[in-house]
Amino acid sequence: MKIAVLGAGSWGTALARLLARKGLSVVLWARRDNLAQEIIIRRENPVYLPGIRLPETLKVTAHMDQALSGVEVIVLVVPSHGLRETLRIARDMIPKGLRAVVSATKGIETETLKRMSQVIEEEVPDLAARVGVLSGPSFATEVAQEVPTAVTVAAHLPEVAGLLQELFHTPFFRVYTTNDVVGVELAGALKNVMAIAAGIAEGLGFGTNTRAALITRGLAEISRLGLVLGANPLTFAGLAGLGDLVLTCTGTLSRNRQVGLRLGRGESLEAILASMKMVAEGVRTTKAAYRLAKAQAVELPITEKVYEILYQGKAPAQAVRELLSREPKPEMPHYMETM
Ligand SMILES: NC(=O)C1=CN([C@@H]2O[C@H](COP(=O)(O)OP(=O)(O)OC[C@H]3O[C@@H](n4cnc5c(N)ncnc54)[C@H](O)[C@@H]3O)[C@@H](O)[C@H]2O)C=CC1
Ligand SMILES: O=C(CO)COP(=O)(O)O
Repeated sequence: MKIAVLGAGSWGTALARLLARKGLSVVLWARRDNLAQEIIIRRENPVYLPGIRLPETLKVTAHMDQALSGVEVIVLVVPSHGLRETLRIARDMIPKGLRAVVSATKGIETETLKRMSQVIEEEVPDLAARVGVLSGPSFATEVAQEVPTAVTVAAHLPEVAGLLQELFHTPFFRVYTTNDVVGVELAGALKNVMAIAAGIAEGLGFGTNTRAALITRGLAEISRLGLVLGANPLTFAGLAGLGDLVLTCTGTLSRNRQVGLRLGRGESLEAILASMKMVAEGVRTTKAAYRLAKAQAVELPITEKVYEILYQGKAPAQAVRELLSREPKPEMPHYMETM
């Protein structure tokens, strides 16, 4: 089976490596030709996944027609703000016999508030039934080092979920399935906002009590919004939910947590982003989540404070004071007490 991985950042490179190591025919598409050439020459992605040797069989190109020729599965791993543009470049070259398209991107489109699978369905309607989503706690570097990892694949059709499970599953990369596409996508995007919050708390010098509180109340927020948007609330207790939330709120490898840490220590967002080569999706997702919450009249206090810090110049310490001075509440909303 031939597979195209679109997006040669850390995650695209790690997934392409995993699939190529399984003996599959894989082409990795990079947006920039100079990056594609560097990867080919060095057998390594020196910018986004340094120090990881890539299999000789892995093909790399910046030409979309070459990447998509004869493929049966497409893996989309460009940052969320580039997904629509990438699909527009790709859509006329997608072979008729494509069996599945899977999004490994974690984000929500800021302007339309759409999830990645909705963007795919909108740009390439013919693929709607064959869309899947891969998410869960999985730092690219650790997957590339073959550290035991568990993720989940969501698809509306069981045959698509099954195909993708078989495709990605390895002895170190365990793939579960679910049909809750909405829940898996929202969980994967919204945990990045909480990772920024956890980083801010750490940057301000708070302790593990604070981190645990943010993870737990963050999960309550994610579940609250998810429920209103049609997700299965149990998804948020799974790999794409709690699993990825814990990973990114505690893991030193998280770029989103790193952004928060530096904000908490007093750096400006502009300076932080200017110094980063890689994407921290949570910065954009905070704006999308804030807008979604307003549109749906859902209360997301942590997200709101992260929004005010990122976009309204609020000092992190002031945001914490405001968060803590909210009126005391019951832990569970009344509608959950009966669940
Ligand atoms: N790195 C990780 O550990 C994981 C990342 N993800 C998700 O995967 C997605 C991609 O992230 P990474 O691979 O980490 O990114 P990265 O920051 O390592 O690299 C970004 C890549 O996207 C390319 N790019 C930037 N703007 C683009 C655009 N407008 N159109 C097309 N390509 C563009 C860059 O040239 C680069 O190749 C994100 O949504 C991220 O949240 C998911 C799981 C793990
Ligand atoms: O989503 C991730 C791991 O599951 C990666 O998180 P960061 O983008 O914060 O590094």
